[in-house]
Amino acid sequence: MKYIKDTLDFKIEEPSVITLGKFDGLHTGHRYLMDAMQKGKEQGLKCVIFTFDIPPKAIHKDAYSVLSTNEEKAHIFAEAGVDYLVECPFTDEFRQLSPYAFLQMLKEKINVKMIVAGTDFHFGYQRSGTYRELQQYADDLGYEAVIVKKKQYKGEDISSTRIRARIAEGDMEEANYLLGYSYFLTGPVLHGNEIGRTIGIPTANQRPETFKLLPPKGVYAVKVLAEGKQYDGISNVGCKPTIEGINPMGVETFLFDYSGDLYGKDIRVSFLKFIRPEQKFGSLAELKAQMDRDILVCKKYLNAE
Ligand SMILES: Cc1cc2nc3c(=O)[nH]c(=O)nc-3n(C[C@H](O)[C@H](O)[C@H](O)COP(=O)(O)O)c2cc1C
Ligand SMILES: Nc1ncnc2c1ncn2[C@@H]1O[C@H](COP(=O)(O)OP(=O)(O)O)[C@@H](O)[C@H]1O
Repeated sequence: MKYIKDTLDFKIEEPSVITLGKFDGLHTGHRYLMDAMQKGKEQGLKCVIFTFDIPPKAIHKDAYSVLSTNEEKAHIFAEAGVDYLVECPFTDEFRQLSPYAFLQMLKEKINVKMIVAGTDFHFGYQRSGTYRELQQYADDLGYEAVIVKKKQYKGEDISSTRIRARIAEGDMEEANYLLGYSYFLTGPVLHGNEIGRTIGIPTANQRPETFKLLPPKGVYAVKVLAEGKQYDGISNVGCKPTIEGINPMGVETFLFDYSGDLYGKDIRVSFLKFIRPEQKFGSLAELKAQMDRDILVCKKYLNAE
């Protein structure tokens, strides 16, 4: 997959099928669109995702935490068979374009033959363009418009917002069902306090970006992709209040059946089930005793899966 980012100066000459949007999480609803894209691909078109760069939370007060960071998205899209991921800076120039001008601009940059969109798709100045305009301009601009209905679960649309709400509640089972895969965090392993090894439970520490949505503070049964292999494991999400000092929010994972050095390496931690909330213990010994019990609960859950 080619990843075009941070520039408006690009051209895709190959005939393409394109879809546009944020695609936060690339959930099962988005996969409907991907299936329609696949049809274009079978006709020999390149598969292009056009997305805007995520605005950092600090700048936009109404911005929310995201299911997938730009880097995580790149992996998810590559796995889904996307040929080009265009991540465009959301400039004023873009904001001002009328729906028609927006599509013209797309045609200039990408050899668009087919556009796939959901019924709730909006584009152009103040989101004034809808799937109807997309259909209306199709002949004029020389593309086929493929409109896909929203997928539902329990009578309601599947959406990134709905999935974010489930994760914020710690309901990983429903979130993962709606996503179509287990919610994950990817990032490098950092150095911690080196206490883990002294109690026989070393933990690979990650510090996610502040705008990455995390499930509630607590202990989770997880699967880990590390050094190209899959491991079962257990994670704590939080600030480890038992340990003196101010600890930043992080994710610490003990991989079962692993020994080695993960410092500096990227690992993918997928959250399967909430086990218990994070607690402040009176001593490290009490914490260690609880962690041993957590590991038993976690292994039982993962082995039964
Ligand atoms: C299964 C598990 C459960 C944990 N639960 C808690 C907890 O309830 N409270 C807490 O303060 N820290 C908790 N932690 C974090 C530990 O305090 C941390 O892993 C330990 O201090 C080692 O940290 P280090 O990697 O910086 O050496 C937990 C860690 C794991 C792996
Ligand atoms: N089974 C394992 N699970 C997690 N980390 C492990 C494991 N075995 C070895 N390690 C290594 O040990 C480190 C964690 O040890 P720990 O004493 O908790 O140190 P730190 O406080 O720096 O995280 C990890 O970053 C990783 O490199």
